[in-house]
Amino acid sequence: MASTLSTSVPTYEAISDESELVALVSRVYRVVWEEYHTWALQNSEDAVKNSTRTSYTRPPPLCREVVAESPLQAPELSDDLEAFTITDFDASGSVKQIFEVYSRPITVDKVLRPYPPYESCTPISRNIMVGDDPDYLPFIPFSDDPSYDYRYDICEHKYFAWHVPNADPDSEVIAYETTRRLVVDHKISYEDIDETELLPFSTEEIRKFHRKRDFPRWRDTKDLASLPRSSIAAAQGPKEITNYFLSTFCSNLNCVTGFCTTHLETQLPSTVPPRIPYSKLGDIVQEPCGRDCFMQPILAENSIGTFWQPADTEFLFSFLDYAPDSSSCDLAPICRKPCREIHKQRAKYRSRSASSNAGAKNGKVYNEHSSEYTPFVPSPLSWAKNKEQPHMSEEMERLLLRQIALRQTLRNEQVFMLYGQHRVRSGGLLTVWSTRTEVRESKWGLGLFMLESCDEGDLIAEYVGELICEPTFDSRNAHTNHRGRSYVFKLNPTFSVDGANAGNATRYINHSPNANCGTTVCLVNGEHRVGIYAATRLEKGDELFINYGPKFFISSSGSPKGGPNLSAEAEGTSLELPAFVMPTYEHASDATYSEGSDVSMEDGSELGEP
Ligand SMILES: C[S@@+](CC[C@H](N)C(=O)[O-])C[C@H]1O[C@@H](n2cnc3c(N)ncnc32)[C@H](O)[C@@H]1O
Repeated sequence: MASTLSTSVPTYEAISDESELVALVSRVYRVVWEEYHTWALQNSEDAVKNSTRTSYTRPPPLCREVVAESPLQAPELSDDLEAFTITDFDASGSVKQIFEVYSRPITVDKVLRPYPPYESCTPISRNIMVGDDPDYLPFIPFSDDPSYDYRYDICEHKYFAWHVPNADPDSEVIAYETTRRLVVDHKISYEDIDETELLPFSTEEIRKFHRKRDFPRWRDTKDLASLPRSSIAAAQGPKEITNYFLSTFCSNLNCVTGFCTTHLETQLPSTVPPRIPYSKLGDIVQEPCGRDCFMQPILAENSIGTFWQPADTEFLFSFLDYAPDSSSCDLAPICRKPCREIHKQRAKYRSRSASSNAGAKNGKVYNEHSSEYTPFVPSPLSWAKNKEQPHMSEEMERLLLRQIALRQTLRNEQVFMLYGQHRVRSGGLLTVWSTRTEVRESKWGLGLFMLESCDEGDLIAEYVGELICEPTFDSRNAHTNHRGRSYVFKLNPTFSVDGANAGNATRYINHSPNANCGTTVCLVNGEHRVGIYAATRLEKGDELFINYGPKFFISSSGSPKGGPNLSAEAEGTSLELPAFVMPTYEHASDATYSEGSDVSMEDGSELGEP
């Protein structure tokens, strides 16, 4: 049995006898189980008791004076008056008074049409990875609409959601408290608890529960130590520790959130070779970070060094594997070492990389004399602003603008990045800036309208939804056809973005062959995202239109059924392919730039004439 040591977790006691360990875990589990259920029973009884009214006092009857003051009292009787009888009861329920109120009938000139039933969707700000819908049917779709034949859905699924045994939320509370007691009070390691296989979850899952949900306050937690955050053993190196955290936090730069549900296959960032030679590291420092900066001359008074443990060196080196071009000034506070020493140590890293090829991508190691190094330009902001710069290569311009964008993103400002003719407006790495719009009725059901003006090429918003695979796209077809509205954007032969169940306001953009917006699929940090751009200047109040592509509406054999206000004549008529695509867009790879750029895009020029 493992006896794991860590600075962040208690010292675990090794229980050599396995049956002793099993007995301990089951004993603690049983005690917690009983304590919790005793509390739960009492808590439920109290809740029922508190919600029962012990005595009932009848509220006072309607105030008679108000009625007496009514201007309609004792009117001049005429034919157009209607009379209502009001009976006033006293507290015991006997009739106190009966009187009449008169009212003139109200004539409504315009009949208000009830708004047709309309399904909303879960608002999301980024795509959700669904892949395929589950094998179970969560509910009967359109159950209040007898014209929908839900047998189709029953055939498409293997069983109903209510056939799946529900996870008991109480068991999470009990498992958490059992683990807490075993680790904190009995000093048992997570690995040992897992080995017994007595708890319904692994300790890794159990540790996540508390971050995912609130537990009922079933005991006084004031003086109780909570579960140690991590079981990473000190014996493991900094690389393992880094990888552990990187696997918990999504490493996709569009995301960087814990327990991400979009990028299901978390990829550890790959190590990269340095681009900046050691001798040129001074280029990236605009001013020395302090007295101990490697840029400062060595003074006798600060020549005493710190002691470097092997773990310190290892930590620095593993950091350099991922970010080899970081400045020594930036690394100093991270490694908690003087900048000058960091700089000296990275010379060792350089020679280690050169000899072992460690950290090199495609077996390439930086060669100080190769042409791969593009000198870094200090203060890129002022440099880029200087339009006179005669020799700014395209690559250089791209790098500079990216640098500016990243800096400004940190300052939370709006940023324009120029990529050839394309202009991408971004309010940050994580959220995409969008123009202000509103959803309201249009000729084709609801539509999206501008609340402010914008220029041609401006990003209006990102089209978001559930990322679904082809079979799910097919199985959702019956719903799409019945609803008469499709919210699917076909990304490539494998994936589509479906905004029917989850999405944002862009799902309301209608079709027109003379579209005033274009769509562009961007490959952003390895993820396809759909940007909607103005194809012409748009004014406040303009409705936005996309050209759904030639396959969306075909021939003239009836109109798409259902949907509000679809009695209006459709541009095309029957719905053959319920997904809209860029007219000439064939494959995702067509829509992306070459490798290396983290934001790439397709030329939006195939859009319909504005
Ligand atoms: C992405 S939704 C657009 C929002 C939709 N109008 C609504 O109310 O939710 C696409 C659906 O809108 C309708 N639609 C959009 N443009 C149309 C057009 N030009 N002619 C007929 N129907 C259109 C079709 O039902 C289509 O499947």
